[in-house]
Amino acid sequence: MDINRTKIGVVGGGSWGTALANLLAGRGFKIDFWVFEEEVKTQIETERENRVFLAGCPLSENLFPSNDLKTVVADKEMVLVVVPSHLMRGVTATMSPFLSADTIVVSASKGIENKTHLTMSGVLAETLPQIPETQFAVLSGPSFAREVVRQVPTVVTVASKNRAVSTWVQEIFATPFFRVYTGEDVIGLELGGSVKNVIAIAAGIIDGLGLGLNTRAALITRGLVEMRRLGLRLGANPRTFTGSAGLGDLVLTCTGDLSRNHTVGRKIGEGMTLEQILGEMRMVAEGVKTAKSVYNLSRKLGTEMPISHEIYHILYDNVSPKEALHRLMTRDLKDELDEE
Ligand SMILES: NC(=O)C1=CN([C@@H]2O[C@H](COP(=O)(O)OP(=O)(O)OC[C@H]3O[C@@H](n4cnc5c(N)ncnc54)[C@H](O)[C@@H]3O)[C@@H](O)[C@H]2O)C=CC1
Ligand SMILES: O=C(CO)COP(=O)(O)O
Repeated sequence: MDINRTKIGVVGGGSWGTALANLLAGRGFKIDFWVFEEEVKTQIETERENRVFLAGCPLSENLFPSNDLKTVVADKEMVLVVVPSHLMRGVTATMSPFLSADTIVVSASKGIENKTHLTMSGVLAETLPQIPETQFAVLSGPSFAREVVRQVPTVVTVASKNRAVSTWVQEIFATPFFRVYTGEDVIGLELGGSVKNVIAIAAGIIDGLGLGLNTRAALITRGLVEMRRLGLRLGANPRTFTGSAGLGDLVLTCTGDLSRNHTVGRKIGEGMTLEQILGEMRMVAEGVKTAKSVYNLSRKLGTEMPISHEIYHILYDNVSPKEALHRLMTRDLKDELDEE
């Protein structure tokens, strides 16, 4: 791979898109970078900072921000998309006519679409029909944007149905501080990264209620069971859920204050309403929307996901966190390994 010649576009100038674009730019790639807001484009051009979504982090000179999708995605070997999951369909449908059929498309977004219950690779398959699914890859794992920009040692996984694609993408991203594993389980990786956001809201609620470390450990343990159950039902490899995009990301966001999902949960536990919390946020907490998808999808499939269901009821049915917790703790007693 020739760093001077490999043409890469990054679509999405939120905190994660900016951190990943900056990582690649720091490796020497010249990155065409689509950002939605004009103010973000101007800030990056003139101040080398994205003050809206990643304030205080100096950015590489190799980042070329633009508000024009065509410029960013046309004639590229790789396009990385990192937009919030509910915007994925609209943004990728808009860029579709400009994308050539041999481009490798990587998604680093986490979430399950509300209407279709598709993960992001499923949305890409619908909006980019000219691109074979074997050219899609997904990147996921425990990785707060702010820590990646600080070059804190981080491990993630890139999965593609085509081993040659995941290996190529691995080489594109890997640095001594950003270690990338490959995998083939695209759906497992995406479900891990999506369900963990719902469980992270629950972890925040536990902290907001002032509960203890026993409760958090219980949540991580049983949250992992739910994630794995849904994954098994949808054809994922169960081993994926003890990997970086499963247990790894679950632990990170259930314990890390930097998590937006955790923060939303904490504020709910402290008594704020969802409307108040979202009204104050310009960033996305994917678990809020994913909770709806997980609730409806798991009911349709008949998959037991009691914690995720209670989070849905807290967010959308005005159930109090204390009542939800009581219901969880007083469910029918059962065998621990009685899972599938
Ligand atoms: N921030 C992080 O540390 C990590 C985030 N992710 C995932 O990356 C994805 C993107 O999230 P972030 O980069 O954190 O975003 P963010 O929450 O920092 O920013 C929101 C993004 O939405 C964009 N946006 C708002 N309205 C828009 C519109 N109408 N059309 C197009 N774009 C619009 C903004 O430009 C901005 O890029 C999410 O799925 C998230 O779960 C994954 C790993 C780490
Ligand atoms: O997915 C993330 C880290 O891996 C970021 O989590 P939050 O979206 O909750 O901040």
